[in-house]
Amino acid sequence: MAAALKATCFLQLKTKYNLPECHSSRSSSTNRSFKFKPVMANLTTAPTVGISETFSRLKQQGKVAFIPYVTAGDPDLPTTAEVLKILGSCGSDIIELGVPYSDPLADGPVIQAAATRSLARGTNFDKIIAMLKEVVPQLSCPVALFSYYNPILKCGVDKFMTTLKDTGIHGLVVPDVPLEETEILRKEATNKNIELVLLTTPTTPTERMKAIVDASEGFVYLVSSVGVTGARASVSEKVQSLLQEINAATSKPVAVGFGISKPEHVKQVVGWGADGVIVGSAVVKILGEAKSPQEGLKEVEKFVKSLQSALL
Ligand SMILES: O=P(O)(O)OC[C@@H](O)[C@@H](O)c1c[nH]c2ccccc12
Repeated sequence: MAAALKATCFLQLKTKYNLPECHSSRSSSTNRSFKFKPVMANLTTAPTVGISETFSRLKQQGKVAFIPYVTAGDPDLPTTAEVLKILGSCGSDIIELGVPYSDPLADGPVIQAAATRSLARGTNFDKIIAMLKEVVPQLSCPVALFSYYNPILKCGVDKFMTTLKDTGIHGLVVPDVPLEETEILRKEATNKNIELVLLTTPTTPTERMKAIVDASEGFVYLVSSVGVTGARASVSEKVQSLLQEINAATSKPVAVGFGISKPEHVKQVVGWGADGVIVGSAVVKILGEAKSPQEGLKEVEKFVKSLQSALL
């Protein structure tokens, strides 16, 4: 029961930290202003293919989605722009891009450190959106933005979703929004054709899991293990039965995340019937430990290709 409570808390904890308004620009000495030439928000710049269509196409091809995650602005936004393009050109099927937050309660030390570095450099939502308006038209795969709930509430749900749509973002993952409070998010997301992905965990009660998968758009995010994000030595065997249970409850695609960091993890999760594999901390760690952004980009490309080889 304690684990279930913890897992429920994991997804339901809301934090009260304040963040600058969605459209305020944080001024700080470490602010590296990111010079983008102003571009008109071209509503037709996004890849025509959204998240659900991506999974449908992959299913027809008998393929599994490779979904990397990176934290925006770590080590800096120009590098994030480059890493998005590299991930896209390396054959990622969907890219999760994290908005750095001051209290990333669901993240382990690697992604927490990335968020801290990014915020210290002055990254904020406006700068991320400015970068994405340049980069998204160059990507061949959809982007799902990853944000904690508080910054969305500060910005205003309608304004936040409108900004995502105008930027050509297809999906949104909000790890700490409780199912009971997804109503407003889902309504605005649907209005703006943004696919709101919900998460289920190993200790989510079956009835609650069914409600989550019913409400989830794009795909269902199966968190492989209770706890926070972070590369693990192995992926819990429990994922196999969880996938069976979820697949019995829905025909929606299910992608597995948490701990996946080696080709053998990818093979295992694919063998258990996942429609997608999500890799975050292992990628973020490479970028965070690289001696230079260029080295980080090179190492990420090598690493991602090694994982993708396990998908073939
Ligand atoms: O880092 P991992 O263990 O590879 O897990 C993916 C994860 O990083 C990404 O999906 C994510 C980043 N922050 C999160 C917070 C909650 C749930 C998921 C996430």
